[in-house]
Amino acid sequence: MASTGSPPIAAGEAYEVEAIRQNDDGDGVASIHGMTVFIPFLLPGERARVRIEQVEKRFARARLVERMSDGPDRVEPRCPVFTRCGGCQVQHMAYEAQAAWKEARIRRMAARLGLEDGVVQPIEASRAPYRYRNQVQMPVRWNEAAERVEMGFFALGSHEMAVTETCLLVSAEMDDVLRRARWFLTSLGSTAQFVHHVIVRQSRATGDLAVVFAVTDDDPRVKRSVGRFHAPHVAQVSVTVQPRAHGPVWGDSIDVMKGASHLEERLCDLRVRWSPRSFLQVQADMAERLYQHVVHAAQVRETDVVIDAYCGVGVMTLLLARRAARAVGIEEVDDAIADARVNAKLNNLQNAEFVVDRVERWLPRHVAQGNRADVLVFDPPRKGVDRAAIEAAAEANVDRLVYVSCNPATLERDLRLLMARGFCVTSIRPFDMFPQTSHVECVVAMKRG
Ligand SMILES: C[S@@+](CC[C@H](N)C(=O)[O-])C[C@H]1O[C@@H](n2cnc3c(N)ncnc32)[C@H](O)[C@@H]1O
Repeated sequence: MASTGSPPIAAGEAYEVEAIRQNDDGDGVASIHGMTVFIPFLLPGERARVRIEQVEKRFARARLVERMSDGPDRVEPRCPVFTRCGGCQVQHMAYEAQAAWKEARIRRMAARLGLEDGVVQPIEASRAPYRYRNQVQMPVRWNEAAERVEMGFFALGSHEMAVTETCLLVSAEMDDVLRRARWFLTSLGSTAQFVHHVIVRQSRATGDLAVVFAVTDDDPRVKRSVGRFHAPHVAQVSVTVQPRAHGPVWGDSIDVMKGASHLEERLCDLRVRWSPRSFLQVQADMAERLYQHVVHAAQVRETDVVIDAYCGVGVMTLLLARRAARAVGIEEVDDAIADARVNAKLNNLQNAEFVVDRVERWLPRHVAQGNRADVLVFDPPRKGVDRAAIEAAAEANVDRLVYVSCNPATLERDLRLLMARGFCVTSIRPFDMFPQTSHVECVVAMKRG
């Protein structure tokens, strides 16, 4: 590398490279004049002509101009907007190779934490590499010149839309509804300019579909117009008003224009009510396998008190309550807690309680008051567990802790903190909840001492 400290390469330059490995986002990694260069959509062992696009102090990014060879794991991507849509990162990789790559990532994480290799169990691969999602959120825009509605997905970190009629990660029925929604909105003419997202969900158990239109305007005429949408198996149509087209999709309220306000799902023998703003795992089959593993990892005894932090609609809370003396689910979204309370009734479980609160506020208070908890489950969003909740877990007399994570980066940070506070990791099992993407879910079992 140049001794002046200036980078050895510059934006705009062209090079011929070979990818030597893959980073955690799925990009190929090559070395040019000693500098690490990330090249999206290039696999290890593949040679390509690339153009440098961005140079940072310690790495650079390049665009693939022409691939000159195919690596052993390369397959033809199935989606026409793959590489332009921000949803999938690794459709160009054979599914088995995707799963192995994700498992290897978790093994590297475990090694950095000083854990023995045997702690990481083989990844649970998905039975459905495509068409596995039960929910999708599609941005919508009105093309004034062409007088029609366009739908698609934004490229990663941008508001540039890759226009498409299809998403191969959702069921064929959901795909059909997305297409019909576009025709329908186009038929509304300029009223469609008020619609910025279409959200479609589907219950695996009943096949019913629910559609929500996110609109910028609270005008009842707009709501009535979009509320007239109908399509096969669509049991519900709702409208949410969110004035900002970019940013959060959901408004403060939801107006149900047709059908009920929720879908009914079935997971691990439980009847599960699922309202539009409540979180539900995106893949029902994988969610069931994950939940069964959590129950196994928690080793619940019938005298135990269990806390399920970040509980969503309470599926895990109820599964754990079945084996425990008591289970308490904590969740910040009130619709999800309303669903969780109904779910406890639907499944005749009287020893499950649900609280609407932020985990980082509720847990420290609960522990400070001297309340008992034998098992603690953390299933936080991508940003991981708040530091106050980690400290509370350390202070609590919790014996077993199960951490469910959808982001290995924050998982590693939080495991390091928990291990420094007296918890030891007994097993880590990766689950491929999100095939074709770089995301991976993990269940970590921990014990005190
Ligand atoms: C990954 S989901 C897990 C949900 C549930 N355990 C499941 O398996 O369906 C995370 C949940 O945490 C909730 N959440 C996010 N931040 C929170 C916080 N600070 N306190 C409480 N709940 C939170 C979200 O609304 C979401 O329902």
